[in-house]
Amino acid sequence: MEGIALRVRNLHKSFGGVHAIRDLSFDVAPGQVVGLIGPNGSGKSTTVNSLAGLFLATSGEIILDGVPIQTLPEHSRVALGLARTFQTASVFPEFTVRQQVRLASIVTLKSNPLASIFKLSVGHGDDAETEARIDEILRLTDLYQIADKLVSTISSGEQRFLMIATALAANPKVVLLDEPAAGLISHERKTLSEMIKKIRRRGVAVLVIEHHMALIMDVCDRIVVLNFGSKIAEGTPDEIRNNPAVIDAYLGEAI
Ligand SMILES: Nc1ncnc2c1ncn2[C@@H]1O[C@H](COP(=O)(O)OP(=O)(O)OP(=O)(O)O)[C@@H](O)[C@H]1O
Repeated sequence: MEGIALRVRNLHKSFGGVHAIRDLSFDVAPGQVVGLIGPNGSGKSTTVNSLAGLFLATSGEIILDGVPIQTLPEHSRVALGLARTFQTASVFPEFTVRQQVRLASIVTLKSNPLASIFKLSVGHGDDAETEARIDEILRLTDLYQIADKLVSTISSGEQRFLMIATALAANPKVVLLDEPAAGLISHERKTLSEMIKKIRRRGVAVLVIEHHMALIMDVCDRIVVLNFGSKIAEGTPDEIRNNPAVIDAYLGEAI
């Protein structure tokens, strides 16, 4: 178990008669970036949603830093160190960038996020240590220069980076990035690559779902490939790029 931030064992998720994930196992170590790729409908979102606790897996184990979490609700998984981003940017438009990151960092200090949201105002938690950590996250996510702008006025690319900053504010051991490059233009994708590498250098384990293959090949240490809910390959970017089954199922159309 030592050295594994996230261990997924024999995960299975059915929706009625649809087996969205079948017998999926993989590990992510601290400071490692693992990519999860596959064609549309192959089970990537279902995997992330099962890991994050949006719904419960049908069977299998999810072990976060040694702790089984597969039966826990979403907020308990966040409190234990699992944070995620969503495919669509979800932001508080009336907040500044800094306020949104601050709120996320305060809320995750509490075990019940809903109770925390209603009890805390945005101005709380402004001790020097919290502010220093927020500054660090804003720098890491390339948002420091626009920290005082209203979220409603920043670009869609900046909003996506804010989603990553919000996830990092939870101080996670594992972060799940759900299509972080969607809608980004070329120079923003380059910034995103650098951001993911910086997150890895901080010792966080990263699982990234992405259709943008250049980004995946650039940032990942290992890649897990799904097809029809099953893992068909796992390996380094070079191994995956040259795997005939992966080329046949996915990469033939993706690159
Ligand atoms: N809530 C649901 N109810 C019924 N079936 C579902 C549900 N969510 C997903 N599925 C099915 O599970 C399978 C996997 O879907 P999933 O969205 O996880 O794939 P994906 O790899 O994320 O696809 P995409 O790349 O298009 O986002 C598909 O057959 C999908 O139709």
